[in-house]
Amino acid sequence: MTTLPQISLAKLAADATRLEERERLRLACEEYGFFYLEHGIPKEQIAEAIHASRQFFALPQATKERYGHSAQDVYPATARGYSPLYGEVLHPEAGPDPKEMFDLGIENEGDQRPFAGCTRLPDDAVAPGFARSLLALQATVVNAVVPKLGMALADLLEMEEGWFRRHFNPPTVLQRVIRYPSTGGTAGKHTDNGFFTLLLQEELPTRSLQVWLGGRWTPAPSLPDSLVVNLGDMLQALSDDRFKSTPHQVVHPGPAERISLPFFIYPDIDARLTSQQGKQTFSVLEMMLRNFDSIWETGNGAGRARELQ
Ligand SMILES: O=C(O)CCC(=O)C(=O)O
Ligand SMILES: [Fe+2]
Repeated sequence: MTTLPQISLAKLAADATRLEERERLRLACEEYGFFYLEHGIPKEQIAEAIHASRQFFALPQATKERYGHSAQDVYPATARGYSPLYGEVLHPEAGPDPKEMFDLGIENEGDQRPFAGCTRLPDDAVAPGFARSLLALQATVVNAVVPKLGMALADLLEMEEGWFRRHFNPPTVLQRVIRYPSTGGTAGKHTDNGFFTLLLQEELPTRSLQVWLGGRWTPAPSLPDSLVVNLGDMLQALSDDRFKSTPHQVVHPGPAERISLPFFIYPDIDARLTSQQGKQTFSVLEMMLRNFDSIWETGNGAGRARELQ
């Protein structure tokens, strides 16, 4: 069982249920910063992406490292490609986490801006179905989930008409595949830095993802047909701190490995945004670069990790 709120994307989008579901969403954002979202994504599409990811991670280490950060053309290179175990620091005291990862983005060759452009991805001969299934899932998430949820949030914040379309055209997407090994894996306590994160996780009996609520850890296990949404620091800032970007961590005990598929959703990389009451203004690019520097260069962790014990 979980105590996190459950929101329906279909209800958020339908005329008859929109207002009521939006009020439930407001409460979830103000009191939890974490909730389940019934999504309507076909089960097979998720299962295929998880299966292909598992096969990729089972490849020899040397093969995976051909797609590492140093092989990537995107700026910053740490935003794309393969990262081995103990590559990332989410909390400075916890240090590098035992988990391995692969990062993709919106694969648009013509887009040369930071956090954009093409990832060097393994082809089908190396990792059958890996690129195809992950990019198909990304298309579904970006087209069928992000706009409905994003527009509902913009309405709740009483942003001006067209605010979401203007600043998420396109969104900046960091799509990640994570493998927590069967011997145990972690993601240190942190907040996410973006607008919101959509997390698909394998259905396992373990309660590996944990949310820091009311001074204790609340588990956020996988629920059928639902993804976990958590709000990021940018959305907290845009709401003048009414909506919560809530700390969380992963403590995966094994004995099976665990695959999770987070999508970190940010506004357009060129956006400069002002909060609802005009108290906070920030550049999306500057905030993302600061976060990447903290994770990958200085080892100070992700989001507001340094403020967390
Ligand atoms: O793997 C998970 O369940 C969550 C990972 C996470 O919080 C993150 O990568 O920001
Ligand atoms: Fe996170």
